[in-house]
Amino acid sequence: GVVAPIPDGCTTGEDLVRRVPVPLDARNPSPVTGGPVPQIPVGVRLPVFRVHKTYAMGMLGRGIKKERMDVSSSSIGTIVRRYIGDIRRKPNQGNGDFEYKVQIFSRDPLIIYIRNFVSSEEIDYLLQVSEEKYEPSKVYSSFDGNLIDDKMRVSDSAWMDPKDPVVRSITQRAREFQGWRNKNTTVEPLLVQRYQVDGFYNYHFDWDESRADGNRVTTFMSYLVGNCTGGGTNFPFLPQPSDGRWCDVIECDEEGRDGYQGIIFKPVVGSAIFWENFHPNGTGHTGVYHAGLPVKSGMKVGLNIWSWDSAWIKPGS
Ligand SMILES: O=C(O)CCC(=O)C(=O)O
Ligand SMILES: [Fe+2]
Repeated sequence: GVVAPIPDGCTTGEDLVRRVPVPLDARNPSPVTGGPVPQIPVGVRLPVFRVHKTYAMGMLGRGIKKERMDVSSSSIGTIVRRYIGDIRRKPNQGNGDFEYKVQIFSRDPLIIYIRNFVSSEEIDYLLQVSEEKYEPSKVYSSFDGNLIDDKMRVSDSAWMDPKDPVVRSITQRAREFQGWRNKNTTVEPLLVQRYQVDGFYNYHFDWDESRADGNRVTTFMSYLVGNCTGGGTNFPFLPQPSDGRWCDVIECDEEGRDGYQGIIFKPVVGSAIFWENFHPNGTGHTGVYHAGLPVKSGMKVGLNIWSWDSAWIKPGS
């Protein structure tokens, strides 16, 4: 993504006094610079999120919840394996027959709305393996390498193991969905992102403007947990669709839109929004500028499925 400059006065205080609602302001976003960066009062540090234990328990499902509470780590392994086994026996895993439903949301940029892209069994499983892996999210910077930038993004990230059978199955589904594109395009390791109250991801593109070759060409933004207020995915430059039937998955009323412009996709569990990051001629599409809006209450967990084309070349270079 596009990395916002870090303002002077970046906070270093050790103790968090209180959570600060971050004023993510979409009212005047700019597609060129990465948009206005919310200012966080000097001297206040955003929280480091802690794993919610009760939440972790729930993830294993009713059947094994009790076992998990008093078992040694070796038997946890058994439970997890058994759980994977259960998932793999489900008939719709690991092939193109998975029954998702697609609708074109926008032709230019190409945005496709996919319902039921991730099954509830897969969601339970991904959430459970993520619990062990979360760390504060980083924003990629071509200058400094990875860094934690709480003006840009506050969430916890968990990278999924590409060898995991459930992860492979979803990855394969994403490849097939895209018609396999070309032999230079690969699906990146899947990333689970957890946003708690005041978590957000500021306005950005998913591609890296500074690169001359190789780039992130497509994105699936899918939702694993969406029991939150706020937390929608906002595309400030997209026009409202004319048909009101979209209002089940986008914010249509004033309260839900909360003053933001453009489209706000609600975090509908199991759904994915797919989009192309570039025009066919290789230039970045400014229409897909987007943000994960601040979660106001509850929690949102997203699953990012990005595809990387190593043959992409910056036009004119
Ligand atoms: O969480 C969201 O709604 C957006 C996340 C996002 O844009 C990203 O991870 O690149
Ligand atoms: Fe993004």
